[in-house]
Amino acid sequence: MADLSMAFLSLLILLPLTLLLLLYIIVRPRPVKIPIKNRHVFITGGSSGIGLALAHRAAGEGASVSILARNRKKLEEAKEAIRLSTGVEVAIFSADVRDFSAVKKAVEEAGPIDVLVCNQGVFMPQELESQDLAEVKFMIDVNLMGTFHLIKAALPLMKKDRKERGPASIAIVSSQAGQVGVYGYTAYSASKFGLRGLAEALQQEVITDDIHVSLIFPPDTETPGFEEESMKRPELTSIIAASSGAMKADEVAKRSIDGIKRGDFIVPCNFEGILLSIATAGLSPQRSYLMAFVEYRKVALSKEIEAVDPAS
Ligand SMILES: NC(=O)C1=CN([C@@H]2O[C@H](COP(=O)(O)OP(=O)(O)OC[C@H]3O[C@@H](n4cnc5c(N)ncnc54)[C@H](OP(=O)(O)O)[C@@H]3O)[C@@H](O)[C@H]2O)C=CC1
Ligand SMILES: CCCCCCCCCCCCCCCC(=O)[C@@H](N)CO
Repeated sequence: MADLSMAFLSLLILLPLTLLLLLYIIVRPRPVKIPIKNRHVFITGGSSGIGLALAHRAAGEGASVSILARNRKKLEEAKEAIRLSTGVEVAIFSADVRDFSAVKKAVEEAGPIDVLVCNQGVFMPQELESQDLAEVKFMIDVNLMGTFHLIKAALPLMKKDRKERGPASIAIVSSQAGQVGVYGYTAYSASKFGLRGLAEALQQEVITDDIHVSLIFPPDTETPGFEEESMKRPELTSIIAASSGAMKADEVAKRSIDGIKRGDFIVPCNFEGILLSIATAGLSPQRSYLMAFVEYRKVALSKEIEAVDPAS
């Protein structure tokens, strides 16, 4: 009888301890893996909101920064603002991410990239039934296809001389609406969920090149784009989104850059984002299958090497 209650007691203590330990293993801080200082950070949508905050922060940390967006005037203004606050001269590129040749030209002109941040995005919340298909396509084209264009254009140059240049990052700005589907965001959520599939598969492809993919999941964030959006957002969309609160663009930028530097695959920006990551199995499973995949690639690579040079 006493034995039984002892066993029960120790279970009562051990179980929470084990859970805490597990939680710690998942969320513990890891050492910096991908430095930003003195490296080339290329940020799309860098003329406004989250992208602009990212550019400020990266410049402030001593990176050499390039920003890309469509509107040249807004780019010039961003360049001037960053120069005033950090003294850093950012390079600006006017291009539409929907135009692959324009993206390729900008990326080649900018020179080899160490950290590519695909942040450009458009959002037009509306119930699918009343939303124009042209708007659906617009969101998919800018948010999803635009990111494909960027990565396709930048990857060859990013891989080049990677060993000498150190680890690189491809960061993709999704949204908490890319972790859970949200009322009023059928098209937008679809575009952001698409980025996750792209990111998970891409990470497996580029891991042996020491390129680390990060997926960033901000909640509502105070930006010019968001201000415009909130005026026409369905009420239910706003109510659901409000359950995760709203952040300042600079806070989101800080979380993002910290996540990028740690080489984290999943980068939540607030507490709700961490909960969502766990609820949608977005933290540990990726890591474990990724590890398996890395081992597989190592074996495959070593076999290739043996095939060429059996002595090694
Ligand atoms: N604000 C929020 O509540 C949240 C935002 N996000 C995501 O964060 C990212 C940034 O959002 P936010 O800062 O609010 O947006 P803003 O509307 O404030 O800024 C968007 C930026 O993207 C650029 N951009 C838009 N379309 C294109 C295009 N076709 N080609 C090139 N550049 C383009 C814009 O410049 P220009 O118009 O001159 O091209 C601008 O620099 C987006 O991906 C968004 O989905 C995620 C969660 C929450
Ligand atoms: C189990 C844990 C539950 C935690 C509660 C979280 C509830 C879901 C909140 C979804 C918020 C979606 C914000 C989209 C922001 C965005 O992308 C637009 N502003 C466009 O820019």
